[in-house]
Amino acid sequence: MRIASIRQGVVPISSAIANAYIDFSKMTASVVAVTVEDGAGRRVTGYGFNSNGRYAQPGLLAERFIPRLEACDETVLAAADGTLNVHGAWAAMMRNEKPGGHGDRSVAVGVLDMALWDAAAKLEGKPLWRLLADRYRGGEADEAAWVYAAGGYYYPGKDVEALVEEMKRYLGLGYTTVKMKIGGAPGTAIRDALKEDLARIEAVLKLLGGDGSRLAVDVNGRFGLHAALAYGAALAPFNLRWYEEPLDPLDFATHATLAEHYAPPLATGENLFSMLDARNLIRHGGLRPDRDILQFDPALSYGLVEYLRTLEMLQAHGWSPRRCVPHGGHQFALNIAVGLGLGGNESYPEVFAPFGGFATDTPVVEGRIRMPDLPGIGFEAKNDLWAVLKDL
Ligand SMILES: O=C([O-])CC(=O)C(=O)O
Ligand SMILES: [Mg+2]
Repeated sequence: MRIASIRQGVVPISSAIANAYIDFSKMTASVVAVTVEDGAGRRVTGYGFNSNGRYAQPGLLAERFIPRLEACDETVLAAADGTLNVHGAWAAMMRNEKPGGHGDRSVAVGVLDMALWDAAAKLEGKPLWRLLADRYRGGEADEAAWVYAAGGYYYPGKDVEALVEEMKRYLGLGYTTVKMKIGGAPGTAIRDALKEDLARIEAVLKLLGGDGSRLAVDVNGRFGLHAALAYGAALAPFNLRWYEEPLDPLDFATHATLAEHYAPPLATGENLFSMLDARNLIRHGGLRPDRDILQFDPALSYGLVEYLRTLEMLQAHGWSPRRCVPHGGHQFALNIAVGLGLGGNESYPEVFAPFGGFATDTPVVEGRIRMPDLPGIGFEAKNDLWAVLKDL
């Protein structure tokens, strides 16, 4: 087993959309292709990329993580049973990295980890979801994953009518649950921003037949405690699917205070990038294992090797993997959701193409999606993404 080649590129995923915290006018993603040759001389290429929200990491990849992976030999790469040892490669990539400070480094490693898992599954001739179910769940995979349509971004000139039209399109695609951005009215007093958001929320809820369990709202970490509580008090009667990232992702004590006052589900975690950060959230964030949602995104947080540690940590703290619904809307997390029995996965029907979205001919039916039976993560079956990856 050896690494035959590693190539990397940077791809724009810029657009005019904005959430309450950032706009995406300069957003980029790293893409990598890792070609692995097994003992029999058979070559497969695994692909990886980072999901939206963090920028491409060409420097970290070129200076540290690609050279360390290239230096791995047979003793590191071949597991005892002849499969590709992704855990060993991961440990080699993280050699001489101090603990703490998880951020852009976790993105660079996540990109390579994704490519290694794609290659590992291809070498075994299995879809990744099947490999994971066989290895970690006694062969039991879910038949389909629950997915929800994330959108409702701020966009120049976009009014409430356009927001409702967007949500209507998602329902037309087979989604039953949708998510929209809130808290983004810049420079507005909380009272006025809340009034504006309530009008937006009520318009979407009307489309959903008044069923709050079909709507999630996302603040992208914009609020302090005062705004989070004011919004929480106004949102609580709607019984929304969840109230997402109301606070700074690392401010655990304030999350705990909010959770004392807001009874319906909260969701957070997309900006926590390690098992240890996730554990601090679980220990100190006041979240409730019977209702709250954890959104750690394996593509941004050191990949699946670290995500497996996070799932183990959750189990030790009494949390079911069903409470996890990863951020990022990508096929990697969808494979993990189906293979390891998570609660579902995010989906971006209209934003972050070509990295957001699933295999081209897999429809969403009543809010659920099935997996294609294709070796690896399945990028080759997603036409727009494959058009980018195949040229690497
Ligand atoms: O707008 C973003 O940064 C993406 C996001 O929060 C989400 O998908 O939940
Ligand atoms: Mg979010």
